[in-house]
Amino acid sequence: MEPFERYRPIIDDFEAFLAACERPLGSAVRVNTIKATPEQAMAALDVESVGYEQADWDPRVLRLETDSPGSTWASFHGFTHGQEEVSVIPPLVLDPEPGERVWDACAAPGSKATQLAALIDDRGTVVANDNNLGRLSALRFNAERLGATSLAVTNDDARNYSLQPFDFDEFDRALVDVPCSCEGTIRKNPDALDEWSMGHVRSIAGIQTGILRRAVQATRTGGTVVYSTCTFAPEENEAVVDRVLAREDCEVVPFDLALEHDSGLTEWDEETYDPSLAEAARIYPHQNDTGGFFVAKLEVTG
Ligand SMILES: C[S@@+](CC[C@H](N)C(=O)[O-])C[C@H]1O[C@@H](n2cnc3c(N)ncnc32)[C@H](O)[C@@H]1O
Repeated sequence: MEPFERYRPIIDDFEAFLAACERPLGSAVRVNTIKATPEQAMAALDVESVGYEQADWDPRVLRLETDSPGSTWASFHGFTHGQEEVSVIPPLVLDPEPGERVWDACAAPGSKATQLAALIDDRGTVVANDNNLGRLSALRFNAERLGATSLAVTNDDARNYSLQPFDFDEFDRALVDVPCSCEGTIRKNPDALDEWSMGHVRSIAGIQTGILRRAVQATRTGGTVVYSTCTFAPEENEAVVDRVLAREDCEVVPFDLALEHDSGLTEWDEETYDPSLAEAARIYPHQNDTGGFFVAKLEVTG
């Protein structure tokens, strides 16, 4: 937990934060509305005698009383998808509509890409890209199991992504769920911090900036881009968005979030960020008994 000490000044109840980080995370699933309603998914779990509790902030999120949410009949048949509760948030903030073209820049293994397909009622196009071919196999498997037919899969570095193969040259929306130092996954993966170093945080921030810049460029004027990480490091969160605001035509916009959260930071380590970064959300494990996440919503202005 040593890397977390530097967050003491920015987290209100820091001891509760540390204690939550040490507790294992319970299982959660997202109901795949392409194949089932929440009621149908719950009925399937009832048949198998798998206990669950519906999240109070979204009826499509179920907290499960099993350590293997992927081994249920409901999961095999694509009624549910094992997905961490906070990981459901970025696609909801992106809020795509049926018929739209949506880019998922870093999509594997496809939890959010298949959620995006469900949010557009599987009508439109979700281009699910990842630079890791092996992880794309898992995405393809998930897309098939969940019946997401609106997905197109590409295998490129998102930083210099080309839309040339498509018959359109801009997306309506883009999700930028970047690789990160994964600090917020410590409850699911106690080894998450083993490889942590400030050098890694700084180098991955460069990759994140490149991917977010490309997403803004590839999205139409008036379109929406959501940037998310599962880490607390401001260098990978507010600092990345701040750098992109200075270089690309976009602005941070507010969004509603029913879960308890903190505002984004506007200063850190002697740096100041654009005041609009306060509209971003930092979700800490002790606030809702979940993992950690950072989410910012951008509107493309030119
Ligand atoms: C946080 S994970 C994405 C999780 C995914 N959005 C989901 O919900 O299932 C980050 C992904 O970014 C991919 N990645 C890393 N560098 C990339 C790059 N330069 N371009 C595209 N994808 C990249 C990794 O292979 C990894 O699958």
